[in-house]
Amino acid sequence: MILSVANQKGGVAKTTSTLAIASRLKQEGYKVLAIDLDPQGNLSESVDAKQIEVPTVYELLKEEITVREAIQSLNFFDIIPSNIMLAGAEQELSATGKEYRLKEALESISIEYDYIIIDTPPSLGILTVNAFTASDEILIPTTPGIFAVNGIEQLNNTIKNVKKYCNQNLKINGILVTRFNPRANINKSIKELTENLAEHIGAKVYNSYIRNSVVIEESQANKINLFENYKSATVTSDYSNFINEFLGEQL
Ligand SMILES: Nc1ncnc2c1ncn2[C@@H]1O[C@H](COP(=O)(O)OP(=O)(O)OP(=O)(O)O)[C@@H](O)[C@H]1O
Repeated sequence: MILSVANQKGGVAKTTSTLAIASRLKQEGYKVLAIDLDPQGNLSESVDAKQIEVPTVYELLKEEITVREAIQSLNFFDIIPSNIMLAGAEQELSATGKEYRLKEALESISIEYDYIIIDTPPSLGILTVNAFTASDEILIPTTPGIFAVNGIEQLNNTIKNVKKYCNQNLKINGILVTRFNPRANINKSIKELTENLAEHIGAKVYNSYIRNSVVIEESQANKINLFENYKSATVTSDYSNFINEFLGEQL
């Protein structure tokens, strides 16, 4: 399965969720490739991938290298890294067929992986469109309270356009509530609001949600795998529960 983790809102835990999902699926014995499609390169940094003077997703989208040249096999999982050069891709990718670059690049290797997980930037430009065109499904992480009507409609319009012109089989996998503070007493209404908005786009909200935890920043800064070194943290069990629910949906 090729899964995009997407939401044009910044800071909703797209990268954190991509990292956790890819790490956990690898630990469960699946063959996993992660793709960092965000010019900020946070996913690449969190797993200590090489980003300077190596082939990255930027050169791949420009068709200057083969996909195998871009893949780094790390302890965490295999990854195609990005760096800040990717910020130029929005302008540089202008030729016809620019939406299909990632899909075409992945064709020769997708059979070798059980899961390809794509971390997308906080925008709905050509990078996100490349991710959606290449994907089977989209997971939408959201933080409580910011899942506003116009945001979800913009995202849904992009999904609809990609379905119409580039990838008719694209599906929304679900919505994952992240950075949740269980102590806030507005939570019930947030869950209801999220579910109402999800209905708008025909998507479901996962029962599992991810709580706030200092362990997240700490593990990312130190490039440490949550599932190996923070096994007893609440946020690690939150992501484990989510993965169980995610895998259960596919049976
Ligand atoms: N469950 C959590 N608890 C505490 N902090 C978190 C949690 N999830 C994410 N964060 C922190 O929130 C910040 C934003 O997370 P992240 O980078 O994953 O979001 P993003 O949606 O990928 O952001 P961007 O839109 O900038 O790409 C990071 O500093 C991250 O460490």
